Amino acid sequence: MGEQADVVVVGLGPGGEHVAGALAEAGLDVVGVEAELVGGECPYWACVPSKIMIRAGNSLAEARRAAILAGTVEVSADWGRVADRIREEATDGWNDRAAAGRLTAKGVRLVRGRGRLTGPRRVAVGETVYEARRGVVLATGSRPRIPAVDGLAATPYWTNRDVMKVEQLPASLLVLGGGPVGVEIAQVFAWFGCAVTVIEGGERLLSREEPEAGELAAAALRADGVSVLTGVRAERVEHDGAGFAVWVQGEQEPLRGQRLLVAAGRGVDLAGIGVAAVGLDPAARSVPTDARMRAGDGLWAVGDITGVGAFTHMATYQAQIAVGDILGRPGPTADYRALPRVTFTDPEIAAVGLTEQQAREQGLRVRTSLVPIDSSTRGFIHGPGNDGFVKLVADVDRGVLVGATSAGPAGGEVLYGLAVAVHAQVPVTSLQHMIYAYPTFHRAVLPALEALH
Ligand SMILES: Cc1cc2nc3c(=O)[nH]c(=O)nc-3n(C[C@H](O)[C@H](O)[C@H](O)COP(=O)(O)OP(=O)(O)OC[C@H]3O[C@@H](n4cnc5c(N)ncnc54)[C@H](O)[C@@H]3O)c2cc1C
Ligand SMILES: NC(=O)c1ccc[n+]([C@@H]2O[C@H](COP(=O)([O-])OP(=O)(O)OC[C@H]3O[C@@H](n4cnc5c(N)ncnc54)[C@H](O)[C@@H]3O)[C@@H](O)[C@H]2O)c1
Repeated sequence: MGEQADVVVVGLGPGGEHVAGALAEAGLDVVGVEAELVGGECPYWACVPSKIMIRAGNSLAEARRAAILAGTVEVSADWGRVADRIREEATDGWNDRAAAGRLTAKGVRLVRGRGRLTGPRRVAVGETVYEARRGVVLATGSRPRIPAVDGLAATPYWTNRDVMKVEQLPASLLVLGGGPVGVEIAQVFAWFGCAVTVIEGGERLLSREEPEAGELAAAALRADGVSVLTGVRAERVEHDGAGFAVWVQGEQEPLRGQRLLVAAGRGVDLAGIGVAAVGLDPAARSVPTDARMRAGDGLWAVGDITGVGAFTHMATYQAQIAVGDILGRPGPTADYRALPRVTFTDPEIAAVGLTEQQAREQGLRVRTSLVPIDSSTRGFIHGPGNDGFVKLVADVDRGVLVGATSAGPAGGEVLYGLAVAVHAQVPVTSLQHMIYAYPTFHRAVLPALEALH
């Protein structure tokens, strides 16, 4: 059986949903293929439910600080409120009728099923083959990477899929991996009274960020009662029906927990989507694209599958560029110099552009500065919860910032100005002569700029 379309979009997470909707609104005949829920990982099992948990946890953390700043506060944490909000308000019970309705209202032909490339501009879903006159957009996202730890595969471990559906918190949780998923969940579960241990194989948490960011995250988690183990790799896992035992290198006694969350990174299944049929390597870790998101003749890729930063804002940014290219509209091509990242721990740890090490590895002449938030007026006023810093990475020869980290209360919001500076290559001298409102958290950027000299 064969059908025709202008464009077939495979996978309708944030990237594919944006491409399909925009192309249909521009008048193209678009088939959107989705194997699970329209919206993908972000609204159902990732960004949105995790940030709902964190919002609830933040209110608990602040209530505890109110006891120092304002008087007696009595709060008894109730995870049921969080689970209800995720189920009822955020995910509609993990039902995508609203998102699917929005997409079909734009004119997208929604096809439920698993798409597979069978040749250039051709996608099979079950028995039906769709011929795409203009081409195919791959937006199939990523899935949890399960490390090859002895015994792990046979145990009922959790991934982000399970953790977002938790109705009752376990008494204890082992977290394998100290990246953004691991640290965000570890902290919020600890706030609600769960005994959490993070096992990170690398030297520090949040290894893609500045070393100071990883150290800050570890200190914050420890202060909230999380046991943080770094430089420790899991070697063997067992489950005895009641709980997990994880043996780590060099230790006789295992770590124990009622549940185990695997948060060890993401991977893609290129063989499963049939990329060999269009001449791509099915064993590769991503689908490489050019700056217009082209992955081949009549083939585009957007989102996690491209391997350049697994974030929803990256998927939708790339989607905009792919849409422009498919419609033949002139416009800027993909530029990842000012990619922002925010890990929503307390304190929030946000960064843009290059770390100091990355800048040095690129051969830049680098100057850096670091200013603690508690040395600023606003940090002092804030009191408890004022941990954090602003770190700047400047390219001395061009006189611009190439990277920055803003960690602290509202660190993700403070990042915005720094992201503009890196993106637009605003001269450091110009940033130094701006007016910074007093007493804000972002005003800590000013002494950091001055310390660059
Ligand atoms: C716990 C967690 C928290 C996160 N928090 C944040 C955050 O706060 N901010 C942020 O920016 N990012 C966050 N992320 C990352 C973010 O979720 C992803 O970067 C984003 O969802 C990627 O979008 P995507 O369109 O590439 O793919 P996905 O969201 O993975 O969607 C891909 C879709 O393709 C479908 N699909 C796959 N294969 C096929 C096939 N063969 N045929 C048809 N359909 C298929 C899938 O069912 C899925 O619906 C988080 C991730 C996790 C795991
Ligand atoms: N706030 C956000 O924007 C946000 C939140 C969550 C996730 N994300 C996205 O999702 C992606 C995936 O997140 P993640 O935390 O799963 O992955 P990650 O790759 O960032 O971190 C995984 C960590 O697990 C460790 N690890 C791997 N195998 C191990 C083992 N056997 N023993 C001990 N440690 C091991 C790694 O050293 C690494 O530090 C992120 O890169 C990010 O792009 C974003």
